[in-house]
Amino acid sequence: MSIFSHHEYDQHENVLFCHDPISGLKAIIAIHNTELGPALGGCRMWPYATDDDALYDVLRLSRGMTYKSALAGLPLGGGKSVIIGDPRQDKSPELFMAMAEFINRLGGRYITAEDAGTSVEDLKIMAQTTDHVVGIAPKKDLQGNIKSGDPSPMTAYGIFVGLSTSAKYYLDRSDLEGLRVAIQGLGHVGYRLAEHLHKAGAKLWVTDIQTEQVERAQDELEAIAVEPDAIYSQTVDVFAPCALGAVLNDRTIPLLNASVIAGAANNQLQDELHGDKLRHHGILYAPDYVINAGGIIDVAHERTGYDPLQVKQHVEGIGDTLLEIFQRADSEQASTNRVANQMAEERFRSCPIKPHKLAS
Ligand SMILES: NC(=O)C1=CN([C@@H]2O[C@H](COP(=O)(O)OP(=O)(O)OC[C@H]3O[C@@H](n4cnc5c(N)ncnc54)[C@H](O)[C@@H]3O)[C@@H](O)[C@H]2O)C=CC1
Ligand SMILES: O=C(O)CCC(=O)C(=O)O
Repeated sequence: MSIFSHHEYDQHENVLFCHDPISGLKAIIAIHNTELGPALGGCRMWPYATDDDALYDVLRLSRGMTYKSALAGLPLGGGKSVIIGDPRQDKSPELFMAMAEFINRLGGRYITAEDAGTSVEDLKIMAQTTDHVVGIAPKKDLQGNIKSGDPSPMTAYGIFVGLSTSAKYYLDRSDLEGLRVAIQGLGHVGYRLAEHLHKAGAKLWVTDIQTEQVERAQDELEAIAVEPDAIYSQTVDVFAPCALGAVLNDRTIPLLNASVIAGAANNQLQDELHGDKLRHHGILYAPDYVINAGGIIDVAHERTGYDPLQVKQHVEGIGDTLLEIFQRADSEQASTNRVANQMAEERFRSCPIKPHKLAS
């Protein structure tokens, strides 16, 4: 395993390998860039086949957070962590407390939150050991009801806003009535997105590797269930990847029968080149880290005083950012991912890493 010459290294500031033999914790924390602020990003738990797979994932995820926070206008840098393990059987309080100890050692340079495979309950266990956790504090919604600190509802709302903007821009749709959407992954975000879409009159095709959620969507949302690998080839208007990354690749792009890609998953493109391929296929891609910024916006507001109306308005700004990217991509004849990257880099690379930051 190499780090400095790793294909995904991209000048990461820190990569911390964490091992606690007592709890069995094996984890990696990656801090990509703290130019705009401390690195905030969720903690994923996944049964990676190899340590290399875990490293590849965490480097890509943490880099994505730098770009996400920059384009969402947040004073935050990018970082992420992964725990190597099966979330269905390897969780224990000791494991999460050990993870929290490692987060403490970074002295606030990395702040964690929920991601695929972890839940608010897991984060609450970490919060017994470290202050550097967000997304767990109860907060009020617009009706004054106290809700859990889970950022997923705001992520799902942001995807809904961004998907609506994309459908308006590319398909000339003023509403979502009858819009055909295929959703891959019905977890914390995917299921809530499905609920928003159903309420707006969209027709849903859904898949998950866990069948309970698929059955629930069939019962509650009149969704049509499809096998995991069949989701790519459904004839729909929008494909919404809401599971894991690298699902837009050489194998899947030729299978797609959708006009728009708008979903929650981080790192949907296996490579930047796949964004170009989507463009050549006439498919509009809503860059993942732009459309899925609702969660980071939600937890970032928690740090400075949570006003539900302000959060909602900030999340709705995702639509305006996407519109700017789509228009710039069209006028520059460029793919949307490359335009988004350029816009984000203009923000966080405005000044090089300052020497005092490395010393602190
Ligand atoms: N939770 C949040 O607020 C945010 C989540 N994201 C990203 O959105 C994605 C989903 O996150 P969550 O909903 O929180 O995770 P989750 O773990 O609750 O849900 C993921 C779902 O995808 C399913 N899945 C995994 N592999 C699959 C496959 N090959 N085919 C079909 N389904 C599959 C899982 O069974 C699970 O139900 C992740 O990529 C995450 O990084 C991004 C921004 C914020
Ligand atoms: O939504 C969260 O849990 C925090 C932000 C994050 O990790 C993400 O946007 O991927």
